[in-house]
Amino acid sequence: MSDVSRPSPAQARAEARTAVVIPAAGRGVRLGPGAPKALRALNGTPMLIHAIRAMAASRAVSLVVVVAPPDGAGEVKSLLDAHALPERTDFVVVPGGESRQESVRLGLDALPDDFDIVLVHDAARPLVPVDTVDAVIEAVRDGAPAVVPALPLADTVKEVEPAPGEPEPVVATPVRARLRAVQTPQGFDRATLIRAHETVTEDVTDDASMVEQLGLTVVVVPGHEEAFKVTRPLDLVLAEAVLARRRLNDGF
Ligand SMILES: Nc1ccn([C@@H]2O[C@H](COP(=O)(O)OP(=O)(O)OP(=O)(O)O)[C@@H](O)[C@H]2O)c(=O)n1
Ligand SMILES: C[C@](O)(CO)[C@H](O)COP(=O)(O)O
Repeated sequence: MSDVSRPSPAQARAEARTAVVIPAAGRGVRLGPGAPKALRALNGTPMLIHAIRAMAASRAVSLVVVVAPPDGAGEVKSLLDAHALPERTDFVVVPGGESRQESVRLGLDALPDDFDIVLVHDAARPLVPVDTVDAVIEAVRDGAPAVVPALPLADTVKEVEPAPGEPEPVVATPVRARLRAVQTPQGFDRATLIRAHETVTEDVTDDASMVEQLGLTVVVVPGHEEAFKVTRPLDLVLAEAVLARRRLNDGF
């Protein structure tokens, strides 16, 4: 006999609570010497605070777990106390690990039981618009086990045979129209993401590829130009220009 009081899977997903894990424990070697990347300022405000505000701007997000540099959890807690953040969102800070993958896993370990949708968002993508965050959550609510925002590529991509210090031979040219540059936040059914992190042991560069390795389909939604990753010094210039344009458009 069916239990009429039990919600259907679709109802359960519609009511599922959403948490975000923000890996922010990287050093930012490619950005050059200085503080850990997430703590560096963009127009006077730490990159991490911009990234947290971008996530908490979604009304669906009720918990943000920040994964701080391994010896920087205290400093990150103080930063959160010192900046205005939405009151409807709770915040937890945990120390991170040696790799992004390890940092995300440490963030997942800190999640309370009552969150069934989890987003993973790089602190290094501080300017992602809220519509992109909401589109990712919506696609998980619609039943996808894993969702990535992504954009078509502007450049042609070549696969090479790496040969440090030598001219590298090209071995293939993938068809550009089939390629996408993947951003964050990436969204997941929580149980799927945890299984992926328990199963995949080799180093990967994003969480969705672990879900692919489980044999599940990862769905793409449109990404956004402003969700770019601050990786090299020129990206700081672009990020500050985007913030200046937003201030102008907002009229203050
Ligand atoms: N041990 C690590 C390494 C990276 N990250 C986070 O993963 C995201 C994406 O990583 P990336 O942009 O490569 O940051 P870094 O590792 O800091 O950069 P780099 O490789 O230049 O040192 C960032 O928000 C970064 O803080 C993390 O939480 N823990
Ligand atoms: C997760 C990611 O941002 C998707 O593009 C990217 O793979 C992170 O790579 P990084 O080398 O850790 O910056």
